[in-house]
Amino acid sequence: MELHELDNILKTVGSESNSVRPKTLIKGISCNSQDIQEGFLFIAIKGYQQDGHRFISKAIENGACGVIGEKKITDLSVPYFQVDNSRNALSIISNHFYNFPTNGKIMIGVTGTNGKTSTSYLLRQVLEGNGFSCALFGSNKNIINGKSYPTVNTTPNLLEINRLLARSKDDVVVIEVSSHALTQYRVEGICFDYALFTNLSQDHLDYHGSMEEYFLAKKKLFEMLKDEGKAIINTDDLWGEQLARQLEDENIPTLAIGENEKNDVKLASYTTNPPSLLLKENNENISIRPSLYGLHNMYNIAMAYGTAKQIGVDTKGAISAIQHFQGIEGRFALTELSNGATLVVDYAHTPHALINCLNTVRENSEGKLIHIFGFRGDRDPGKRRGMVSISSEMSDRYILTFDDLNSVSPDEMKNTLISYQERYGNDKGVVITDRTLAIEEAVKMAEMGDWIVITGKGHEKYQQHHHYPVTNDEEAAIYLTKAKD
Ligand SMILES: CC(=O)N[C@H]1[C@@H](OP(=O)(O)OP(=O)(O)OC[C@H]2O[C@@H](n3ccc(=O)[nH]c3=O)[C@H](O)[C@@H]2O)O[C@H](CO)[C@@H](O)[C@@H]1O[C@H](C)C(=O)N[C@@H](C)C(=O)N[C@H](CCC(=O)O)C(=O)O
Ligand SMILES: Nc1ncnc2c1ncn2[C@@H]1O[C@H](COP(=O)(O)OP(=O)(O)OP(=O)(O)O)[C@@H](O)[C@H]1O
Repeated sequence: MELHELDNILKTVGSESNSVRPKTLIKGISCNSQDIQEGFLFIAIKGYQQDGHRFISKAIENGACGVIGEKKITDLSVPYFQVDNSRNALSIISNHFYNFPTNGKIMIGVTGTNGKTSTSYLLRQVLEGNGFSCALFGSNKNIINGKSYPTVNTTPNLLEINRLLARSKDDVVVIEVSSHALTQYRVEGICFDYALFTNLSQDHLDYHGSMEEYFLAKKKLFEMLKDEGKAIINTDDLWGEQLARQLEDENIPTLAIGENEKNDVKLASYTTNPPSLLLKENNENISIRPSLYGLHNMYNIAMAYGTAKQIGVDTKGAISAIQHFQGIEGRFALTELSNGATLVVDYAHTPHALINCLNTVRENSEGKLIHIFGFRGDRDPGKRRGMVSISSEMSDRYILTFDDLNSVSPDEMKNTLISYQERYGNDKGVVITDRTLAIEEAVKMAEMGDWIVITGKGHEKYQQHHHYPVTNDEEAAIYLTKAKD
């Protein structure tokens, strides 16, 4: 792509430019001045922490052959294009630069507060097990051509997605689409074949302001469906039901998933321990014996099943792949500890996810439930009260501890934990700020048949330095149980 072509490309997003542009080949694109090399295009973004326009001179120093930004700038030594929205421009340009790598692939977006990762991995397993190769972009990692790449965000920006997809030979691409991504144009320009809605509950209100705004952000995904595209919606969720009604008014085809008879894929019954699920589709009974626990996972299975069937997987092939699915790192991951207790490490970090996680434990156990959790620094404080109330009600003992602190100081988070415990907790709970010491305490309390449930971080590595030399929750629990033996 050459610099002068940007005039045409950027017309769609509203642009002005200040100089004549030579036929310069663009060798790469970045919105980070530190990644700019000779012949790259720099896109300046006014971010949440920093203003990319401040780094324009650094980008030019590093070799930028042109710059895109939102501010009026007249005195640059390289061509400058002023656009209404740099994030949108980044997406549009990256599609052209990488020659529209989503073309010819079946594009699937999965959104919702909880269950994006679980549903996406289930769906990938069903597709891969039935002859489709499947790329995946999500919070754990990105996968193309069966190879994994690390990620920072749940949804990378389109430059990153396209960079990987340009090399992908996969038939299908599943993207976990966060509400942040939808408001930040990170998937702008993708035309989706299927858009999935798992559920909506309280999270990220520090960012979106209200549940209505959060819902409207999620709804954007369904505005990005192709004309012949289809929405796949959990209608048992109140927001999902509302979305399905709105899409019906807008004549957008929908596959409805839920317990009610009127759904296209009906969750007819579910039993625990061992888990079994009966789905009904077109009056056909579909009996599945998954290795996953919990009603929430039955919804994830139904969503993945319904989507795979739309793509052309047959019922038998879908059931078999679901039954072989062994779960995902850090999502209700079970370990039998040497003291006879069961450890659950789960990524639940919303009140809704906590209810599901603790309920699933209750359905499967009569022993004591000892719960360890904390609050992530800098993340939606509005959900903390609900999390403490749920744990104090549903567990036998709970320990409030540090999660990732991010920019919050240890003293500030300690005071926060103490104050939430005093205001919304009860005498089942204590505060032990060091996460490994909290796990040690839980191990001391636990007896044969009890369950230690550690939520919030899942498989993620600790950011904080803790008392014991371990890197994540599972390692900590195993290490401390052995130490006690
Ligand atoms: C608050 C937020 O959403 N931030 C996201 C946003 O960052 P930003 O553009 O505002 O970045 P910034 O740090 O202010 O910098 C502004 C610009 O200056 C540039 N810069 C900066 C320094 C420099 O030396 N040179 C330079 O050019 C930066 O490259 C950037 O382009 O855009 C970036 C690129 O897409 C994201 O990586 C980044 O996610 C951060 C890491 C983050 O933590 N985001 C969370 C809130 C988030 O998005 N979470 C959702 C999942 C939520 C969920 O469902 O659980 C997600 O999709 O990950
Ligand atoms: N369908 C669901 N409904 C409610 N809770 C769920 C559902 N699926 C999973 N959960 C809970 O939410 C946690 C996170 O699950 P998952 O990673 O699949 O969601 P996610 O939407 O990808 O979250 P994130 O974007 O934060 O990674 C799980 O560990 C589980 O406790």
